[in-house]
Amino acid sequence: MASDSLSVVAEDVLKPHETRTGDIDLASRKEVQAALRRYEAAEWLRKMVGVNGARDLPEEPTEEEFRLGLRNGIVLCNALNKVQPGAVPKVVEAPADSALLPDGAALSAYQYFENLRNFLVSMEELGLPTFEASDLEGDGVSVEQNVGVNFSIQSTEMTTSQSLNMLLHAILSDKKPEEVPVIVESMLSRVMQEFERRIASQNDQTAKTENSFPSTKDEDSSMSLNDAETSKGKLLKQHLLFDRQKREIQELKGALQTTRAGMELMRTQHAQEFSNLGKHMQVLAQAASGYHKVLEENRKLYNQVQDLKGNIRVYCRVRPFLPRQSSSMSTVGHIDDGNIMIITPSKYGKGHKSFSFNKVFGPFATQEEVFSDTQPLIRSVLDGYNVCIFAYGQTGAGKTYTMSGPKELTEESFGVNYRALNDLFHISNQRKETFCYEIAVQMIEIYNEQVRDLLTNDGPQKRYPFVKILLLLFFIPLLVNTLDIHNSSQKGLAVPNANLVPVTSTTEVIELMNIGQKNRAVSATAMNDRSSRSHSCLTIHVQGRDLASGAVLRGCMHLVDLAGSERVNKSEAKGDRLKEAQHINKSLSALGDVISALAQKSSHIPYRNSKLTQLLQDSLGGQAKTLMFVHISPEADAISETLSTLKFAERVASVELGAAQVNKESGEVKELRQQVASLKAALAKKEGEQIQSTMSSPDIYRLKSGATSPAHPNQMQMMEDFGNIEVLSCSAMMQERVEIDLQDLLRASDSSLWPEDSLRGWEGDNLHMPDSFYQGYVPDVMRVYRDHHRSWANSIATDDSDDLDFATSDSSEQDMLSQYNLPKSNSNAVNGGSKIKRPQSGPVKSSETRTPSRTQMPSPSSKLSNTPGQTVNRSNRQLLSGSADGKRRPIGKAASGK
Ligand SMILES: Nc1ncnc2c1ncn2[C@@H]1O[C@H](COP(=O)(O)OP(=O)(O)OP(=O)(O)O)[C@@H](O)[C@H]1O
Repeated sequence: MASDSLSVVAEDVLKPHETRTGDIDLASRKEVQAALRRYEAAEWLRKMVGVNGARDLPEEPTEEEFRLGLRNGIVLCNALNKVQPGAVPKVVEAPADSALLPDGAALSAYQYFENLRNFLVSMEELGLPTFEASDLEGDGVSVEQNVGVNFSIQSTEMTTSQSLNMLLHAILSDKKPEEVPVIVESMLSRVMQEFERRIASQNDQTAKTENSFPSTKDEDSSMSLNDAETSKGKLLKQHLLFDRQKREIQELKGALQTTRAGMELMRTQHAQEFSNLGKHMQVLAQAASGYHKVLEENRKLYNQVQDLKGNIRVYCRVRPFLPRQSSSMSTVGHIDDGNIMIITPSKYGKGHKSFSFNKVFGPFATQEEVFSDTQPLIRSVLDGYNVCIFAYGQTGAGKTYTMSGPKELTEESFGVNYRALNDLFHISNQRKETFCYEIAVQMIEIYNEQVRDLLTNDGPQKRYPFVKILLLLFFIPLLVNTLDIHNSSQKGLAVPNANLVPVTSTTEVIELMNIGQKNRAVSATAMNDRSSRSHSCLTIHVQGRDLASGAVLRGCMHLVDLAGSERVNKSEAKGDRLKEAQHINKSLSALGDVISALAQKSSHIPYRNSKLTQLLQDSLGGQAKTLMFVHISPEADAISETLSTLKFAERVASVELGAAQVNKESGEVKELRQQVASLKAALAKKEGEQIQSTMSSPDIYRLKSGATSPAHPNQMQMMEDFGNIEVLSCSAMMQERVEIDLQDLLRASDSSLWPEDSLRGWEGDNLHMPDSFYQGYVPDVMRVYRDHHRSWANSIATDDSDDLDFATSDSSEQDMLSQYNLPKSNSNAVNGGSKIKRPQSGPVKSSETRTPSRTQMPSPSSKLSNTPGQTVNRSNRQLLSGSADGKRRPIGKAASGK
């Protein structure tokens, strides 16, 4: 940098010199130039060091002194000191008389180099752009040459600038020695000018810096260092920040890409899910449309499973020891799900006996646990099946506890009855979108072989003659209703003519059952403080209408709490208690006979031997799903009863029944039936008119050809069911005839003219009127009806049991009949047929199991219209009750509202 400046200066110095030499004589021109430069340099130096040609001041050097001072470097040092006072601390001054000294030349050279060196060092210290001594070497050399002093400065700091050196050499090479000082002077003069300019500009810079940072010099430098560091740090930080941000941007870009890809994936997945959802929706829509089908299927399957389990299921329950017996030893050795092992005394054979049932509940089983296994049956009722649950066992073994609960009822101790109804309401409510259910209950007891309505608190009816008149008044509807037997959904399960109360909630049912329990015959015996002296039966009628198809399902459930068998010597029964016990035992023995016959697949099943077996006929005969709770007491002194009870229960468990039948009537069939009925009713009316005017009683046979039509829709129903137009025709006409002869019948209502036998056979079956009744009091038309009716009734009964005439039944049955005043002659054709088949031609056979006991019971649908307040028809109850003296009364059908 310095060398460049110097070379420029040198060139500038030389330029005018060279131009002039181009025109004129080089020598003279050089001389002129040298003189000029000398003059200019002298001027400048003079200005710098204050040389005045006139020598105004004594200290100002003269021209000669100046020239000398320039030569020995004093001028340069002084010039620098002038710019920066004290910058060159040491200046080697020439002695005043040096010019006179013989070694003046040597001293001048020494001075020159010494001062020049000091000058350069100071320049460097000041931080000014410097040139090195060697830059002026030419001058030195020339001076040396000029003065004859061979002196060179060898210094590491003063290295030769090759270019400047060369330049100087080039400049000075053609110069005469005497010209060199002039050139040097000129050059130095330019150099000094350059110094001056630079120093000035540097001063300006410094001043500016000082102004902007008013601080000390040291502070400035440290600050500038700090600033530099700070800015460097800042720069570094910015760099790092930038790098980081760059990285972050990259990462963000990556994340964005990933998110985009994720979004894309999600969009695809969503699209997929939407399409899947759409498909699912379609499937659901299809499923919804087929909901009814599925429901139907489900019901079928469910009931098939139930059927597979067997229709009579037997559950055994062991009563715990009562508080007063807590120290006793239990006869129950071991219970394992469906097995129970009884520890037996030696007189009963080996040390223990085992029995198997569908389930065995130990003494600590809760009411809820016991009920849980019966729940499926409750559902079946709502599906249109008939169900019977009955409790059997020795007195005091816990039957009432299981069915109703203890005396002090709590929600936990509610028995099967309450829970079953509660479940019924619950399930019907669950199905309310698809089915509309109506539920009604009846509660009766069989006390001393009389049927009593427990919901009315009326005891056995007194026997008054007008009962018979009322009976006759009901005769016509009974006959008509008889024809509806086989259309009935209840098929013998319904309780005869008891008060049927519609219910809509469990609370209502609880109230009713409490009334029923209060009315039930209960007495204290030695075996039980509150021994039930009757068989009680709570019957629940359910009618469900399928809201979509209009089909009607009718189900019915008997919940029977039997009176307990007892050994009269143990129960110490006397008087009324004894009589009750005898009735109880007899009816239970009749039940045992029926079970035995069923278990042996006997052709004859003696249902008619007791009211109880008549009631349970269809529950035991295959029309219903039946569950028996068999109860045993754990006490040792009850071991004999326990063993006989368990044996009986095993027999019951072995009874195989056919599949239960669903009671369903489709809406379409119902509609068609009504249409046919109304058409035929119109026809019958027309024909009836003709017949009335022309017919005499023997002519009735002409009607067998089917020329007439029934007058009542129920007759039409029967016709639909059995296709027997002859019977229908007869019945229509018979009805009219009966009306005509009603006066005669009323005349015959005197009790003396009303033989007991004429009423026999009415219990449980209105179809089978005794011959004496027909012969004595009913006109010919009635006999005709009877004959036809029997023929029809026989033709529809095809059970195996039907094949055997009641007259051939065994002796025990005979005994039973005589005991219950049941004339053998009348018993033919009297019994509920458990299976209904289409009419068949062929020989007439009578059977106990022929007539469905539907005749004893109005259809639930007709009864459901009753309001709870007007639930009892006294006349009807008279019909259902037997007499206190054990003589039989007709059990007709209560007014059904038809
Ligand atoms: N599982 C049981 N847990 C607690 N106590 C019970 C249980 N079973 C029955 N009992 C009690 O035993 C006694 C007799 O029960 P319960 O009256 O139900 O017998 P029962 O078989 O109906 O008798 P009966 O045939 O004489 O009417 C009652 O005090 C009853 O509370």
